[in-house]
Amino acid sequence: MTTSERGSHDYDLIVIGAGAVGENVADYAARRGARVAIVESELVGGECSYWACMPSKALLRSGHALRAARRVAGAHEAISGGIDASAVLARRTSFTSDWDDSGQAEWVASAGIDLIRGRARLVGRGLVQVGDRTCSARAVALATGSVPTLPDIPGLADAAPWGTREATSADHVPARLVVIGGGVSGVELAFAFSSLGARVTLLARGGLLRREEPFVGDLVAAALREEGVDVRDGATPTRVERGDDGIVSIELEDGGRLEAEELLVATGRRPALDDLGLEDVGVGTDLGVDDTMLVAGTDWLYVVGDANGRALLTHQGKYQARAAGEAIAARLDGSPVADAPWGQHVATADHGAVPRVVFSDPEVAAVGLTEAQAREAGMEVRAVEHDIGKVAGASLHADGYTGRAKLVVDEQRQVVVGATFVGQDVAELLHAATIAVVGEVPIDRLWHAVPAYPTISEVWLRLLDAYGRPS
Ligand SMILES: Cc1cc2nc3c(=O)[nH]c(=O)nc-3n(C[C@H](O)[C@H](O)[C@H](O)COP(=O)(O)OP(=O)(O)OC[C@H]3O[C@@H](n4cnc5c(N)ncnc54)[C@H](O)[C@@H]3O)c2cc1C
Ligand SMILES: NC(=O)c1ccc[n+]([C@@H]2O[C@H](COP(=O)([O-])OP(=O)(O)OC[C@H]3O[C@@H](n4cnc5c(N)ncnc54)[C@H](O)[C@@H]3O)[C@@H](O)[C@H]2O)c1
Repeated sequence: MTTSERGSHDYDLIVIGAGAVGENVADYAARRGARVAIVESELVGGECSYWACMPSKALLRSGHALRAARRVAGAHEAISGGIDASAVLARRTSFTSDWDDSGQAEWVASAGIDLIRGRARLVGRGLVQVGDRTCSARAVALATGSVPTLPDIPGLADAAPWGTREATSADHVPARLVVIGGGVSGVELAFAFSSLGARVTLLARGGLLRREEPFVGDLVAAALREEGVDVRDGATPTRVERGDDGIVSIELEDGGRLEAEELLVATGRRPALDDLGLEDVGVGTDLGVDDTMLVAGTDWLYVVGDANGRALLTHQGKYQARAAGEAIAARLDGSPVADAPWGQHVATADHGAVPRVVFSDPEVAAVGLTEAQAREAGMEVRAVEHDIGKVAGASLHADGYTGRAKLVVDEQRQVVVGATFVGQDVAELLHAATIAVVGEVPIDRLWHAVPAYPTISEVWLRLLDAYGRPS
């Protein structure tokens, strides 16, 4: 970058939103020599650190550990008490640094990035307004995240329902909790609050975790029910009201009625693109990005992470951020941009190699395409399944281990395009599958990837057996 190019702008890059994704865009561009500012209206670290991944996993972990010990004879007998909910809430709070972002703000400064506090808005090409200050930059990246959607159910908004923020930052465990939404957040938080002692009812309009393989929802629903959660498939709330006594009542389409101290709405999220001035810069909110996260029709505006709606996951957003941060820096200093598939500056994996984990018990770990998605994409596939409980490593891991694994194989290329594991502690199995999918490792080579004995990973051998060895 020449001094004259830099000179007419306050910054090379302004990132709007300092969640995990915005921090990474800023960091990767700054490391390549760009002068970067990042704007944040709430807490540096964003949703994941304070109201999503970290606190929700902290709320879940103690219950998982307790159940894991109960499943092993010898350890089971040593457990004499139940869960200590206040200790779990305190541990959760420590993971959010008590909702104090000074540590993350210090990191921003140490990375040589200017932090601007306030709500940002685009007021022209490369012009960002925060309060009464307007800064200019050669490129702008929006990493503004996503916001929850609220279904249009009469009375719902007035009943002050919990969203995922209120649930993950709760300072007490309600005696009864009704959850609307059978997606990832609904399932995880139903597990968490049930483990903490709440009587939980989960209303799943279209079943649980419907975007995954069909056996996933069945196994998770069975486990939730065993945990004491009342899982209602196909239940649709028609009216909600919170009485003067604070109790929320929920009327259901089938004429039923539920009461609870709290109602959690977890019915999905949409990109946070409102009030950013996108219309004023001629883009609008219905925008598309290429694989470097550059907005179509522009050469200066990028949208990264939840805000672009490609994959609402921290790890995938950070992956996009690494690609985009380096692509922005390369374009600014006139270096070549490696934008061919799987190049340094593109997020190719977004299209068919996204790893996902649901931290329920059993865990759900999946990568790539489900069998149905692969067929919809026009692939000729063959899928194989195996009962994880029959693997020696699993039976040692927990008495009565139940779980299921599935591989989806592209018959033409003889490579794995999707893998799903359901079972206790399967999350750590996922990266092997991700490598197989991203690396397009041929099935005949996978036979040479030997899982250690006796580990749960030996399920790979059984899956390969079920598929048959290509001759
Ligand atoms: C309950 C829950 C649990 C989850 N658990 C996991 C998990 O275990 N693993 C996982 O991978 N993903 C998980 N996710 C998803 C994950 O939280 C998101 O994918 C991730 O936070 C997206 O990061 P981001 O940086 O794109 O957005 P965010 O983290 O939302 O950050 C956006 C930031 O932009 C700021 N901002 C917005 N507009 C402006 C503006 N105009 N001016 C200035 N600042 C602005 C916001 O204040 C915010 O800090 C979970 C989500 C939820 C709801
Ligand atoms: N472990 C993780 O990685 C993790 C955990 C939580 C959330 N997340 C991310 O956050 C995103 C948002 O999570 P989420 O669970 O809110 O969304 P989701 O899209 O995963 O699930 C929303 C659920 O709500 C249901 N629903 C929608 N409208 C409804 C209505 N009117 N009435 C009843 N049910 C309705 C849907 O059928 C779906 O089952 C997810 O896409 C996921 O990527 C990730």
